[in-house]
Amino acid sequence: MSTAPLRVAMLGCGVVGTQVARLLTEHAGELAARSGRPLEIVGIAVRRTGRDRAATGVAPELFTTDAEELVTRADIVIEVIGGIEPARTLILSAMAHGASVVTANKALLAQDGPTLYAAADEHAVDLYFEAAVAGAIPLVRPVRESLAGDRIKRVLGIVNGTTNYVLDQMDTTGAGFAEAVEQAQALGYAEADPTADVEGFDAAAKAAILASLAFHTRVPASAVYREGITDVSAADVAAAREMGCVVKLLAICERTADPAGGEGVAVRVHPAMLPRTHPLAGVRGAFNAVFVEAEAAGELMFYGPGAGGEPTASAVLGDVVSVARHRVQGGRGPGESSYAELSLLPMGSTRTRYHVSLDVADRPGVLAQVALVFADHEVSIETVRQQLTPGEGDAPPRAALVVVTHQATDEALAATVDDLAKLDVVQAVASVMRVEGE
Ligand SMILES: NC(=O)c1ccc[n+]([C@@H]2O[C@H](COP(=O)([O-])OP(=O)(O)OC[C@H]3O[C@@H](n4cnc5c(N)ncnc54)[C@H](O)[C@@H]3O)[C@@H](O)[C@H]2O)c1
Ligand SMILES: N[C@@H](CCO)C(=O)O
Ligand code: NA
Repeated sequence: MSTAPLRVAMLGCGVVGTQVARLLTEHAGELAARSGRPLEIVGIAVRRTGRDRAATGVAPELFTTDAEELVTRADIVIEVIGGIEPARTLILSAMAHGASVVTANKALLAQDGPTLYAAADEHAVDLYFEAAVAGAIPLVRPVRESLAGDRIKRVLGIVNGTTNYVLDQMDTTGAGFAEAVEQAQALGYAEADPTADVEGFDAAAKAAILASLAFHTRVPASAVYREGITDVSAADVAAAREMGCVVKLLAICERTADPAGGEGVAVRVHPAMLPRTHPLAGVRGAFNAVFVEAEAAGELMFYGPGAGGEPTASAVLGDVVSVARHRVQGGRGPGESSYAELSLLPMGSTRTRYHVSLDVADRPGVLAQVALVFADHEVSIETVRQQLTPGEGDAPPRAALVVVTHQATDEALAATVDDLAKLDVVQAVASVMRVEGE
């Protein structure tokens, strides 16, 4: 058996890449022992050479701006550039030249995963991506391999650290959204442009990947219902607190009945109220946690650091050792599994509970009118609470009516809210938020 080193090429040397290179260098002996052959970095593609990259421990002459050439001479390519292009073209070229690929790129996998899987099959190489979902937390491998013999019913979790940090700050300090984002940026949790995180794109990409693996069905990011946290106000967080809840940005992937009597898949990312007693409510700061419910296994919970250079590098290196072992011993890791082809259900048919807060006039008959609108749409009310706030100056007192519903479809709830807004006695629909976790 050959003892020649396996050639490892890296694409990108940013937050994650720097730590991958450092750990590959510092732990070279152990990684060689675990892989069966030494792993030799043959090049790291960067946008600009000449910068101080001493933190990687990699010789300066190994940095190159010619990524296209680099991927033609490697056994393993690690892609940590991010984004769609040039990552996609480079991965496809690497595979065409016979390299197995390890990537952390959730955006690309969620948009074009099937193309990458097909190329991996065509060229008989591996495609591994543990770091793409929930950073260091082992989640892709458990869902793709450990639970391959079970039937997953639901995946529910917090898969974005930035938004969890922001919502946690809002809950613990009473800060508004903008203030909490500024704090997150100052501490390096949120990027200068936080759009991908706060608008839920990052979580939606991860949800798409998890749902595809869990339900053996292609779920592109475009099929994920997505609402970010930009409209979550300090008042929403306070209202949640009054109900004994916290607000979390949840990713929910469910196997449910489809209208034709078969099975479908519903995948959504949105802020939701969660009882403080729920295990996910205790996930603080930038941590991630994901529940997986499977028929035979029951409930499993995965918890840990979902981001950060070093934790994410841990997941990348685990994949590198796996694909290296295949190179040494033969065999391949799992390919795409999309045989189930379950239908992708629209958000309108999803059933959950809702917290609806209305500013209403304080006079006889208001509650009855409001209750009638819910009844008209067959949305059943679980609790109603009225709170009176004295008006300022000569203004009349304001009444806030807080309605929590039993489970209803999103469609029925949306129609209810539309009709509530048309009532004379309703001055404003102050907020609508889903309630999960029961
Ligand atoms: N940072 C995290 O916590 C984290 C966690 C999980 C997954 N990821 C994923 O890991 C990947 C990398 O993330 P990051 O945080 O290290 O990003 P980053 O922006 O710090 O690093 C990306 C690097 O790639 C370089 N780059 C861009 N285009 C290039 C090109 N054509 N050739 C060579 N280099 C190029 C950039 O200059 C940058 O240094 C992304 O897919 C991201 O989604 C990151
Ligand atoms: N931006 C992501 C980390 C990378 O997945 C987060 O905040 O969780
Ligand atoms: Na992971």
